[in-house]
Amino acid sequence: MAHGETTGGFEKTPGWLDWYDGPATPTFRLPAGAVDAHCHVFGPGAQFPYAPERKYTPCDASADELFALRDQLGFTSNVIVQATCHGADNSALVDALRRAGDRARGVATVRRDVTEQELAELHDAGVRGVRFNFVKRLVDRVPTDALEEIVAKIAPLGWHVVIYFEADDLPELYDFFSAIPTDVVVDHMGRPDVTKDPDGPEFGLFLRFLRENPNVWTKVTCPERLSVTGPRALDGEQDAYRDVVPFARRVVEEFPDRVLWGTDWPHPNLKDHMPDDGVLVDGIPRIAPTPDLQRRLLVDNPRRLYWPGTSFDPSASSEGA
Ligand SMILES: O=C(O)/C=C(\CC(=O)C(=O)O)C(=O)O
Repeated sequence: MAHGETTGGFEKTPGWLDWYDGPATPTFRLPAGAVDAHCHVFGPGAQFPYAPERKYTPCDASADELFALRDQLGFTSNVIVQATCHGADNSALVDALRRAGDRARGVATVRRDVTEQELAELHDAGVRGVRFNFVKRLVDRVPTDALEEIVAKIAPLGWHVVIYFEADDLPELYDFFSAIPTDVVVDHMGRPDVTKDPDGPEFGLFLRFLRENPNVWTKVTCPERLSVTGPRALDGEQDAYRDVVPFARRVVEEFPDRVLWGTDWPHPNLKDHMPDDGVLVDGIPRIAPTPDLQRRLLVDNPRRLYWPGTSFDPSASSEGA
């Protein structure tokens, strides 16, 4: 399949930026067992059609392309997150998980009428969480009673809930989120406005949310979405998205055991540029400055959440696909 193609008769959303082809091999060497804990697969549309209710149509981004990126960047494993363009049809995700063997886990989207049998099948494929999306440009809001029903169904499986929202919406959703009894993982630090002060009230509310709820984790991801000043992760830039660094570093240093990192490949809905994933990896030591913080962020935390009860053996290099 050609890079940037959309198969199955689908047409990419106008202005869609395709993922960066031929990323740099990172200068920063990832620790053994590192997990890319936020990435997606899209289609291919001809095999796994995009959902009728989607708000955007991406270019295809197949499991094989994701695994090639994983290997080139030096990750051992992936956590593949269902994106809204596939709605609650998790078949592309499940196919990718099955092909990755033990090297991937997944986060699915399900509806309130999901059956125990369907959840058991998702679990068997490697799904360990559900995603609730509150970003208005991506989804129509699902009523909270439906979400509560879903939580009641997934909790017995030991799954967690991934929540995606924008900082403006946290005050309204704070109590609902705080009442979720399972582990909760926030996408992209709750999308702070990084032109504001990391010590100010907006990010302060997010930090309070983490302090008050020891079951809440966060991904310190997507500087390319949040940054206003850049510079962009392109052309080997070693100090990219420097306006986002104080936010991510604050979280990593205060909550070192509840943070995850991921590429967000293939970077849906970016409008102005597409980062080089190798250069994104090079930004990790600026938010997790010590080897200890790096190991927790990239290995220990994602493995505790997604591969509980198993310990990663760095000498066994031929794990899975
Ligand atoms: O890749 C991401 O994390 C973010 C997305 C897409 C998304 O989450 C989805 O479609 O489900 C975004 O902000 O457009």
